Amino acid sequence: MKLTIVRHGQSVFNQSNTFTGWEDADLTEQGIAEAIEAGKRIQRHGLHFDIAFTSVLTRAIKTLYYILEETNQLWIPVEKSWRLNERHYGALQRLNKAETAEKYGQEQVHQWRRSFDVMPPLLKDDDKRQAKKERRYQLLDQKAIPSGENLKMTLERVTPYWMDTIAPQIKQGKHVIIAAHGNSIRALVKHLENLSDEDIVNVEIPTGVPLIYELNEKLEPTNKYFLENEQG
Ligand SMILES: O=C1c2ccccc2C(=O)c2c1cc(NS(=O)(=O)c1ccccc1O)c(O)c2O
Repeated sequence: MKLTIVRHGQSVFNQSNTFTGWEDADLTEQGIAEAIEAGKRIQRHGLHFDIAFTSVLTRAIKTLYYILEETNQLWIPVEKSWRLNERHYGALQRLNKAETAEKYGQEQVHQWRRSFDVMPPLLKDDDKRQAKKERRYQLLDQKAIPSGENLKMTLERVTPYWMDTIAPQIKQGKHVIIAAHGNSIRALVKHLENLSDEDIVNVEIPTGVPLIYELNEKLEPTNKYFLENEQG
């Protein structure tokens, strides 16, 4: 059984090296082009899907829809969940590289950068960046809405979604595509490949390149490859 995973293309915040997290940045023209190219590669590879999963953030949703349009599959069911959202970067959201270093110092940035369980500074309840205020998350248990996450917390809220919602669909024989974010995909890769906390911090997921896993009946990977650009 093949599983397709795609990290969304470049967003307007990526372009300015700004922490995005749960901020709802749109794709840039380049990000759209990456999504369309991913769709073309999937089409050339002859992959088809029965169901799609994505986050509730525009950049991942649009990446998925550009791929579904390119592969004439806009008709398939799509499930969106906050659990596939990017890691929540707390009060770092909307800060760029220079502002972060200036505000918190290079030493602190360096410590955060490769840590698994160190928290970023949290958003205060009255901060305008607080997700709790958005209609998008209104129906959720407000305690589940983070004001910042370490990588461990992101993994812990993505993995149950895989176990309870995505894996059963694959076991029923459905071909699945997941369009998500760097850290939510890391959670899936860590679980699928049974990687350690140390290993996963160093795994980088390229944007816009379809990652294909071939899974056995126990959903263990028997093969893994990226749909790179075919020459010619
Ligand atoms: O500061 C962080 C950081 C802080 C808190 C939690 C996680 C991270 C984190 O994961 C991270 C960071 C910086 C950089 N590189 S950077 O210092 O060049 C940088 C800083 C600010 C914005 C974007 C940048 O590219 C990274 O590549 C990261 O993966």
